[in-house]
Amino acid sequence: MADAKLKKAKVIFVLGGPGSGKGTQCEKIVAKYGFNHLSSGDLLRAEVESGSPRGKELQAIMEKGELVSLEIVLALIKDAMLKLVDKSPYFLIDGYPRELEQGTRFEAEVAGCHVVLYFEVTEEVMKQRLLKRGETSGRADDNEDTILQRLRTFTSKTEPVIKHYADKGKVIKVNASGTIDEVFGVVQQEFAKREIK
Ligand SMILES: Nc1nc2c(ncn2[C@@H]2O[C@H](COP(=O)(O)OP(=O)(O)O)[C@@H](O)[C@H]2O)c(=O)[nH]1
Ligand SMILES: Nc1ncnc2c1ncn2[C@@H]1O[C@H](COP(=O)(O)OP(=O)(O)O)[C@@H](O)[C@H]1O
Ligand SMILES: [Mg+2]
Repeated sequence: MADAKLKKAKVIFVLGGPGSGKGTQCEKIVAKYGFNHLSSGDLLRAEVESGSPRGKELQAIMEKGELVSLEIVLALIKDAMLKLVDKSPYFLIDGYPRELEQGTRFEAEVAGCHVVLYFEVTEEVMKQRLLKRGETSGRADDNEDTILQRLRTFTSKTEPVIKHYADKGKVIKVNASGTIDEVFGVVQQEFAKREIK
């Protein structure tokens, strides 16, 4: 169940397709605002790196560009949040929720959604950025076939999440096709409007 310590958490779900700029923009937000940043993908890759049997299962799913089990990713995020809650009440939860049930379970068991920060950019731009990132990232999922599957997964599973929160008036939609600094400029304007600081 929800942990009392997380009740005061102000959770910003950071969503967008693969290569939309979630990780890059979260780094800039952390540097300026000091918020906590948890990337579901990074937490999962750390589990893979650990060499655990569970890590091997996760790797196989991630290499196919599919979603790993809700229970695993929710537990990883909740545990990580508990370790950071005294640093800042704001949490950038990057790459989660990726399907509707993840959102409802998080809000029932961890904390409510303060706002969704959604980076919108065309599939072509996402694909080009990821192919370029793949040249240096060493990620098993930054290859053309897996990128295409991740894009399909985003469209089928995650876009409904964005609509769910947009229907509640909770989505900050940012056009993420400009330069990194242009996008971050818009993020700062949107945060100021909502007194997120
Ligand atoms: N031109 C441009 N490139 C970006 C921007 N944000 C991220 N990138 C690049 O696109 C790739 C994917 O960015 P990343 O933050 O990892 O996206 P994520 O997959 O959504 O976490 C990286 O190689 C970044 O350098 C942006 O706003 N403009
Ligand atoms: N919330 C989640 N639910 C299920 N699987 C996830 C989740 N977050 C990440 N993953 C898995 O990890 C992979 C990489 O995620 P991530 O690092 O967030 O990608 P990117 O930053 O490129 O959008 C996803 O393709 C998926 O396989
Ligand atoms: Mg990322």
